[in-house]
Amino acid sequence: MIQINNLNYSYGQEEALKNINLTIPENSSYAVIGESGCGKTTLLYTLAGLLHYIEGEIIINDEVINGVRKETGIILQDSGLLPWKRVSENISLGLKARNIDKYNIKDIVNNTLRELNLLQHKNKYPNELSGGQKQRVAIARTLVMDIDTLLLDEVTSSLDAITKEKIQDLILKLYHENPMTIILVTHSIEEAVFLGQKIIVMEKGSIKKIINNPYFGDKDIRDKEEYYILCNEVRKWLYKGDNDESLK
Ligand SMILES: Nc1ncnc2c1ncn2[C@@H]1O[C@H](COP(=O)(O)OP(=O)(O)OP(=O)(O)O)[C@@H](O)[C@H]1O
Repeated sequence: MIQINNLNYSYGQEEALKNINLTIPENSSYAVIGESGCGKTTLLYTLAGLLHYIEGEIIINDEVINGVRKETGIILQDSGLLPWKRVSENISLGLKARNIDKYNIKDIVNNTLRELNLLQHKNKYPNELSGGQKQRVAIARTLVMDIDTLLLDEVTSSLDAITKEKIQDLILKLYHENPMTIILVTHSIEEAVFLGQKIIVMEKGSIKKIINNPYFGDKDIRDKEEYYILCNEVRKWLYKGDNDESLK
């Protein structure tokens, strides 16, 4: 479980997060959406333990966060792969740093490559891969680390529409197969509704609304009308002000 208590964060004079309070149950998937500059990435980075001097408290599975936690994985928009390492080496890097036996590493890496349909690319360098393949490698690299919490920051935003949906499908499949808590920052309403059990709408550093998504987990939801109704609900909260009577 993730517990965020009275969280504030400022970059100098710039208040990026204002009194965030949130409880995220274990093995749930939350999407965070909101206009540019509203504090989504800052929230994700505080959860990752990447920002210091936070005000308030973040507790993940009974551990107060004051630095990077090894059971938390983070994937960013640009995949962050090391260009001079082959796919398999990029994936095994973190395992080596944990002094895991090299035969075990080979097995873990090969199994994960197979699971993510990447075996045929294992000897390639990142610049020989498409954007979607790079993100699959980034996901593989994080998954092998035996994490319980996965933070995703706009991981599909640079991909074309078809690849975007394939990566979203993959994330949902992995979530079903490997229970973990997912927090996903996105600019895409459709992605938030596909991958978020709850959709957190942020505005100016605060949580404006939490929308429940009863359809979460249905891989065919994009074909259904309810999906578009929920997308419109999220859209309304994104674009309309708190004072709008229609939203109360
Ligand atoms: N390193 C920094 N130094 C100073 N101010 C920053 C820094 N990073 C972010 N900010 C400011 O903090 C606020 C929140 O930024 P943040 O990146 O968290 O927003 P965001 O919602 O993720 O935006 P986007 O959707 O554009 O990525 C913004 O006003 C931004 O200008």
